[in-house]
Amino acid sequence: MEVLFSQEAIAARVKALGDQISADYAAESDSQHPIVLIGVLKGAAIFLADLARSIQISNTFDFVAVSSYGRARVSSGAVKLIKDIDNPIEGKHVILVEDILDTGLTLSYLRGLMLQHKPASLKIATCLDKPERRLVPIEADYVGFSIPNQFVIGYGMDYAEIYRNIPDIRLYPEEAVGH
Ligand SMILES: O=P(O)(O)OC[C@H]1O[C@H](OP(=O)(O)OP(=O)(O)O)[C@H](O)[C@@H]1O
Ligand code: HPA
Ligand SMILES: [Mg+2]
Repeated sequence: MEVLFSQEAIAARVKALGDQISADYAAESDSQHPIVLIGVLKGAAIFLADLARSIQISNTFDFVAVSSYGRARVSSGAVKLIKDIDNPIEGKHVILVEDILDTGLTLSYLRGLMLQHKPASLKIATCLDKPERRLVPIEADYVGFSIPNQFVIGYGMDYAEIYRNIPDIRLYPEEAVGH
């Protein structure tokens, strides 16, 4: 499978995002007021692990889980919350962390849900953005890479739950779909 972004390219981009986030929130955070990263399981787990360590200011992390894609490559459009946050986020500076922003259905659902908790602020960080595929209007505040409408795997992203552990981001060949 063709490598789209190497491990090294991803690491450099994650470092840049961490630097940017650290600068943006420097005035807002200290050990008493850490920023909160909320990862969307399972895809975002690996990006979140790297991003949290590239952020030089105090941060905590939590996870939510939703279901929408299942084993299909195309979103069913219905997003359902399977696991909520463990700790309250009211009054906190929150960043939702995703591996990929595609149709936008997952993040627009989660953004609405998180806003109900009244965070001090809510932003979105995504490793990949596929703007061509958007079905609902939503943009990320921090984007690793913008990509065309191609299915990708690796760095947390799966095809039928496989390939999440591949350290770089690769194109999943169209002809392999269904195998
Ligand atoms: O913008 P969207 O069209 O909603 O697509 C993006 C979402 O789809 C994928 O997750 P998926 O639901 O497949 O679960 P996973 O994270 O466990 O792989 C991906 O990790 C994002 O969470
Ligand atoms: O390109 C993708 N790869 C893996 N999971 C995804 N979920 C939305 N788009 C993708
Ligand atoms: Mg996901």
